[in-house]
Amino acid sequence: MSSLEEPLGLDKLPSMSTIDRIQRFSSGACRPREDNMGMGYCFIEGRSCSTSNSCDEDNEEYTAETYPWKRHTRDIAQCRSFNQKNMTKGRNSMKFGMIDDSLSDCLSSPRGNSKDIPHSTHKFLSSIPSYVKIVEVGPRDGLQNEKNTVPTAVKIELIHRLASCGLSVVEATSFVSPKWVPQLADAKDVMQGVHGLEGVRLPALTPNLKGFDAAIAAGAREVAVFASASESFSKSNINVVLKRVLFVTELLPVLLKNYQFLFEDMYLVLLDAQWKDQSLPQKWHMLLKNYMIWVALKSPLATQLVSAHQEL
Ligand SMILES: CC(C)(COP(=O)([O-])OP(=O)([O-])OC[C@H]1O[C@@H](n2cnc3c(N)ncnc32)[C@H](O)[C@@H]1OP(=O)([O-])[O-])[C@@H](O)C(=O)NCCC(=O)NCCSC(=O)C[C@@](C)(O)CC(=O)[O-]
Repeated sequence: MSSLEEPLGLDKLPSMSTIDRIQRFSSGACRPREDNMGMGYCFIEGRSCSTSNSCDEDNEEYTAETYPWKRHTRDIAQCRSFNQKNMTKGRNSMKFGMIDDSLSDCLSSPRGNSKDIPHSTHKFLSSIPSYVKIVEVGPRDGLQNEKNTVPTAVKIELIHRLASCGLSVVEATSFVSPKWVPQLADAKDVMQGVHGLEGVRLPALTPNLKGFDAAIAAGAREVAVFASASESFSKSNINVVLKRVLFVTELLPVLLKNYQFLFEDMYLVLLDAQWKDQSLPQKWHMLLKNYMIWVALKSPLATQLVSAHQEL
């Protein structure tokens, strides 16, 4: 999260050349190419980057410490299942490596397993999930932390640009008290401004029923609800003691009865010692268990909701 020193304007959004540069150095560059739409990953060669978006072009020395996993891609390449394509931009060379179907063959074949791929690499690659859901929360979680309130038009433009990057879920805003989070006081306008944006899910965060109602009224088709298992965080965040943190139990009947609304995402905010809760794991389990029992007893959508939670 960053803190802007001055208000953002439309002119402050990244230009196409900036975006191009970011694409070259960020994980966005890892999107599968059209000619290879399988699960893929990439690496950037010939540069040392301290972060994904910050590369020192004058210091292009690759070190294994910077990208320890790069060696794995090389090992896989030996198995001839790894397509590499060079893209030369100036003096920097970017290589895209895509794991295609033949990699699975390689991994599952005795040859690939025992000879060409070291055991640790094989184990690592086998444990990679086949599906990763990315929820971009910048317009909500990012902007709520900005010192200066970002203009509504800029937020709307930001969401459009994030969607046009190919992100499929962008948390657009949250319907919270403007006294607590003045940066997102324009939630209704933002929601209406992105209404009709195709091909992207735009959940709105809702801390309570009032927020939920406002989100639906503003056209939200998906909400994100969250609960904390930590007493101190719950109190600081939504001013609710843990006993009442199952506000979702208030929310569910309304969701199910009035809106027939399925929500898939739920944030269970787990916090570490900084919030001074020693017995957090136990509380967390109780919270989840109670919630799931409640769901199982009351909800006709129990199966879907429980399975959504199991993915957490
Ligand atoms: C939850 C409340 C509203 C309770 O705030 P409260 O002051 O305890 O609520 P209240 O019921 O006493 O109401 C006080 C005033 O707020 C109004 N109010 C009440 N509810 C709403 C609402 N939904 N929208 C708009 N207004 C609302 C209500 O109408 C009333 O207005 P007044 O009568 O004084 O004029 C407050 O604590 C709040 O807004 N907190 C902000 C919570 C928040 O946004 N936290 C950040 C998100 S969580 C997070 O970032 C972590 C997460 C999820 O991202 C996970 C991660 O990143 O790891």
